[in-house]
Amino acid sequence: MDLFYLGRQLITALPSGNGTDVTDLPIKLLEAFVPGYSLFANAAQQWLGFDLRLIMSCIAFFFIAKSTVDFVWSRVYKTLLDYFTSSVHIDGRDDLYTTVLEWISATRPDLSKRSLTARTQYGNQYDSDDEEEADAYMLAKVAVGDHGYFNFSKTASRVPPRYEPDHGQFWFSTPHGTFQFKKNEYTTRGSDGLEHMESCIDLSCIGLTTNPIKLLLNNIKAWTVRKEGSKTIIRVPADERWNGWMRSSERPSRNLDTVILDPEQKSRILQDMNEYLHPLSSKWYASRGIPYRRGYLFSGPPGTGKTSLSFSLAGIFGLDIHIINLMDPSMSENTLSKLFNNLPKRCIVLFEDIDAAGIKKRVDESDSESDAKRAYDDKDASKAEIGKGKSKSRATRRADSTSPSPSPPRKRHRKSKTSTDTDNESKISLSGLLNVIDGVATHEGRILIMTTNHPEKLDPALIRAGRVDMQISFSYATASQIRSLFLRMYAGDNVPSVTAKASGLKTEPMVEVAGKIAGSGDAEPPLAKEELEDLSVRFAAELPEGRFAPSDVQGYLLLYRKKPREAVDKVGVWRDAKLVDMAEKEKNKSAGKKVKRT
Ligand SMILES: Nc1ncnc2c1ncn2[C@@H]1O[C@H](COP(=O)(O)OP(=O)(O)OP(=O)(O)O)[C@@H](O)[C@H]1O
Repeated sequence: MDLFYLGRQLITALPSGNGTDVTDLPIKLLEAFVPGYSLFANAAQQWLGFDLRLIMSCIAFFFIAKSTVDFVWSRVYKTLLDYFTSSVHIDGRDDLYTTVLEWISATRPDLSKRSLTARTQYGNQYDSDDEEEADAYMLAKVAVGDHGYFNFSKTASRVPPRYEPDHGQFWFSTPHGTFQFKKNEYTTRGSDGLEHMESCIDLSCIGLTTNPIKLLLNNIKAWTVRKEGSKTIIRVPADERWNGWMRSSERPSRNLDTVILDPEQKSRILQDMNEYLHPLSSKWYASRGIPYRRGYLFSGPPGTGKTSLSFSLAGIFGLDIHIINLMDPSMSENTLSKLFNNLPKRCIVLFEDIDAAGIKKRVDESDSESDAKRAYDDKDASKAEIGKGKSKSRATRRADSTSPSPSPPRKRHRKSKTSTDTDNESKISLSGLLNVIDGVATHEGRILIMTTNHPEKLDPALIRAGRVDMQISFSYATASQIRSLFLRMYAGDNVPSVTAKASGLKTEPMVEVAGKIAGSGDAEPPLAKEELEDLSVRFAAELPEGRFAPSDVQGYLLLYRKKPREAVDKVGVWRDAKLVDMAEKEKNKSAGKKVKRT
């Protein structure tokens, strides 16, 4: 821009004897900024009889006045906020951050914000505790696809997005006061050298104390607890940078009655945990110099209820479950230690299939180990291979697809034990794991649950008293467990026969489709209590004790979810086929072992 020209225009715009006055100022300025403006203004004046000067003067005045007011107000506002408000900062990585956003979007939909963040809500609107609502849903046929079966995407697409305030600020009032919500975004450079976008929330209130905000946050927490009342939260390690935990998913708390176990075992563990979690317990432990930690080992064949019991206990005691996959390639001793240090005060940490976690042996173990022990290690290594796949699928199964970028499976080559390459093992050594579990600097207050299919393969150091305080053995189903599983499946069945209710609906509900798959007809008429008891006894009598895992029995019963009589009638055929299959597998396994030995 020609500054000399602009200066000249300004000077000539000043009051002078040649008839120019200050009203010419904007015009002259405009001429300076928009060359040719005066030509345009003169033309408008000549042909339209329209004087642009006045309008331009008003607009210029308006903008100058507005900018001045904005500037002064922002200064005053900032000073007021600085001196007369109190605030609480909430980090974007804290659970509270999500909680506050959820609360705002759920309870303050009236907030007329012009900038919102939309989040997909996963789930199925059909998942409802309300029977009538579910029926209405069926009747409206919104959940049924063209083929006549339930169509999940039809229901999922009806779950509206959740809207949260985007960055920016606004005031809102609650019965506890008036608050300012402010969401900020900023970039930080992580240890990986990359820039990451972070966000945070600042809640402020008028006054010189943060008490109203604390009260508000307490209420928000209480709101979340009410909302999630009967849910168990599952957490998995967050991305490495944070060295903390992230919420992976939640599932309805499992009623302990649905885990069929020896009642004495159940009450033993319930009592033990209850005592441990008692508010006075930590003092009791401290006064006796005993570390305040508790460990449990659940052992038994696959599908016998180890994980189910862990989740059920978490639900009963209202604890979150923190799942650690020791076979995760990104899991190092350092990360594991950080994860333990970042555990909440009371929680359950779950190590699944600890025998298959490929834990390296302790460095202090001598080289002169017995051959038997070496053979054990070799077997262990091959188990690690299996366990890797197993724990991988488990991590995915348990922790839901929302977990952070799942690590790619590692390639593994079988090497002799003399090889220095320990690629086939977890990066965590036994001594490292022991240190994390009960080292001097280790977190107190947690409950550690380890599950295993092969307790005999565990290093005695890992399960010594103090690290594992109680062992619970799970076994293949006994006759009474089989009966209980049958009763659990059919007693108090509250899944309504939707076909009957939803007359006019051409399609069958999924429960009946399952029956069709099993080669049977429509749902059976309801059972009287006595008949149910009788069927359960007959069912249990058909199956040998200690041969089938409860998961097998449950899987079979699910095929006849609405047809208990048919389930009893056909169980003999299933049993024989299953036993033949098991014998076959056993034979192949022992043949494989013989080949290995030779
Ligand atoms: N004792 C049981 N009572 C009720 N249900 C059971 C029991 N055992 C297994 N199940 C059912 O079988 C399925 C698998 O159970 P779960 O995952 O708890 O077994 P697990 O012992 O942890 O198996 P794995 O060793 O393979 O992890 C679940 O759906 C569960 O409902």
